Amino acid sequence: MIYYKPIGVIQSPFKEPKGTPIQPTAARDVEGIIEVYPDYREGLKDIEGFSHLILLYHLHLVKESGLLVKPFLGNELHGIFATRSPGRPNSIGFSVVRLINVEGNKLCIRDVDIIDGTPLLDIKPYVAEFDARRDVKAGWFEQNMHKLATTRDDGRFAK
Ligand SMILES: C[S@@+](CC[C@H](N)C(=O)[O-])C[C@H]1O[C@@H](n2cnc3c(N)ncnc32)[C@H](O)[C@@H]1O
Repeated sequence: MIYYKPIGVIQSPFKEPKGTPIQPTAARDVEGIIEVYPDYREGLKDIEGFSHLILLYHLHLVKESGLLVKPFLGNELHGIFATRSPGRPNSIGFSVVRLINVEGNKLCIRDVDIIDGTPLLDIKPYVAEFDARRDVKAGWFEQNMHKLATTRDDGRFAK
């Protein structure tokens, strides 16, 4: 087994999965706070120079849902690893958010699709030269992307 210790906690206006936007790009301007625990504060040095952060977090309110899932954006079953559904063998969430400001151990962020109280596992700076790609294929999402802005978590993966 592998154990991770949270480095902080994410505060957000969303108190439960149901009703939450399903990706940061559908949660434009939704503001949250990352509270980094004091033991990790030194690790924030120079973070204010980045406009976007990659957050890795524990989806603590999901139940595991098997290897085939019907995702929020589709009506058919897909392999869990071909989706971004929260109910996964390892409940790891990934969001690219905007960094607004840093005050001590608190980071103000926007575009939050994360539930209040979510344990934060890691922060990495988003660097376009490393992380952005051209000529991207988006698989089964391509036919369903038009639903992104209006689709919300309906609670199907929640405990
Ligand atoms: C489709 S998942 C994708 C999350 C992330 N952007 C990703 O790609 O891994 C988005 C949903 O996860 C749910 N969620 C966020 N934080 C959660 C948590 N701590 N426990 C359970 N569900 C959570 C929210 O309801 C949100 O609508």
